[in-house]
Amino acid sequence: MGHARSGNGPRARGRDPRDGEHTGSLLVARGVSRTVGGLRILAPVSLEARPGACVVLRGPNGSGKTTLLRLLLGLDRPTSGVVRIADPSLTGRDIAGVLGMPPFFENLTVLEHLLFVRASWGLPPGSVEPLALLRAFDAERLARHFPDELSSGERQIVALSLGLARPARILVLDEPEQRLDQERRAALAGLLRTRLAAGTAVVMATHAPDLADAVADRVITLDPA
Ligand SMILES: Nc1ncnc2c1ncn2[C@@H]1O[C@H](COP(=O)(O)OP(=O)(O)OP(=O)(O)O)[C@@H](O)[C@H]1O
Repeated sequence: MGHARSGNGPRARGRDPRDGEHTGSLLVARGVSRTVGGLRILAPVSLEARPGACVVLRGPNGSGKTTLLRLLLGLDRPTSGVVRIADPSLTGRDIAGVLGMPPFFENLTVLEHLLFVRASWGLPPGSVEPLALLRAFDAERLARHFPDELSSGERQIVALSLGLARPARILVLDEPEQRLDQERRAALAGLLRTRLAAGTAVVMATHAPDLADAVADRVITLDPA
């Protein structure tokens, strides 16, 4: 029977997940599991998303990391256990997820995608420099390109930039390192550390030890269910 192992990451602040109910948790998952068609695809696991803290999910292919992230985002329902908002001021719009590729508009450039996100979130002009995220990935030149002109790694940079361009109190990321080279993974770690320092909670599934080591406060290792 599978289970989840939990450990503190390099930036551990040493709190138990059960003590967070009254210490400012934003989102709490308690004993959540998922069974589909009689097959258990996620063994029970608990975690909390706290402001300024990063929970990293590790585990082999098929151990249920994406399944758990989908439960946190409310895209699926747990078979057992509960996901609940622990901070009453939190709404669905405060949670941003980057799970796979977003749907791109084929007739909009990358810059127009970034401006579209900014406009759709009602951010006043100048509050977010639309090219800053691309620049952080050393990819500013992508701004004028259309999505179908990009390599798979460049598309991943744009997907992450779009996800990070909007305000969020919780960021949920599924293997954001996919197709990124070592330099871009380091850039991503830097961007996430900035968001963490600003108080955003991060929950991230990853297979990249360098990324996990750079940002994890807590590491939960999922075993196949
Ligand atoms: N809708 C579904 N119906 C049936 N099985 C599913 C469904 N979604 C996921 N699974 C199965 O659940 C298991 C966990 O999948 P999940 O995508 O959560 O794993 P993961 O840990 O994210 O894997 P990876 O590291 O490969 O991305 C896998 O065996 C997968 O085939």
